[in-house]
Amino acid sequence: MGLIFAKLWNFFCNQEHKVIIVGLDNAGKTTILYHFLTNEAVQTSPTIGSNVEEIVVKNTHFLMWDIGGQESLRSSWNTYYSNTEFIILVVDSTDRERLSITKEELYRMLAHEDLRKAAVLIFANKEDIEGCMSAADISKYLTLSSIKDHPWHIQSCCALSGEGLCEGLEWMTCRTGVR
Ligand SMILES: Nc1nc2c(ncn2[C@@H]2O[C@H](COP(=O)(O)OP(=O)(O)OP(=O)(O)O)[C@@H](O)[C@H]2O)c(=O)[nH]1
Ligand SMILES: [Mg+2]
Repeated sequence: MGLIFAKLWNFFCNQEHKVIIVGLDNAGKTTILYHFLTNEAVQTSPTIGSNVEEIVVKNTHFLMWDIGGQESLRSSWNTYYSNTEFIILVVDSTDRERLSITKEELYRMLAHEDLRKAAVLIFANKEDIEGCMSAADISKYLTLSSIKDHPWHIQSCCALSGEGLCEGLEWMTCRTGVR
């Protein structure tokens, strides 16, 4: 009985949900991770390897892996995939030229066996920059509505001001309850 209670307690209260934060270099992944942690915009430099931090939202514990997005690092993203519950895909909304590469990376991830059960949050970042693509434009280009085998949500944000970040986390927190 005690063991069952302990397992239920662990499941509902203390379970850590693994998250990977991916996207092309310069998208704003590290800025987002540290905004979650400190509620401020921090100075970043390109990530070589990864950063990992625990983010707690209303008793929900997320272990977030922010993975470097430079081209030479993308082939090793898959070493982070096992036990991932959430993928946060960060898109630089001003980077029209490389949206096709983001699309390729997204569908490569979704086809990976280890990410079969993962839900996907797409952050359309840098929405503060004039002339950027809207979340709707990005959603259309990435053909998100065709994704039927993974829950997904797109959220526009600005990692510098923090606008939109809480809404994204809120979606993730709600999803932990339906898994
Ligand atoms: N204007 C604006 N700049 C941003 C925003 N988010 C991030 N940046 C800037 O974009 C640059 C890259 O941000 P990073 O967070 O280091 O990008 P990254 O995705 O971690 O890049 P890699 O580690 O190389 O994969 C930095 O100069 C950030 O200050 C945003 O919402 N608006
Ligand atoms: Mg980084």
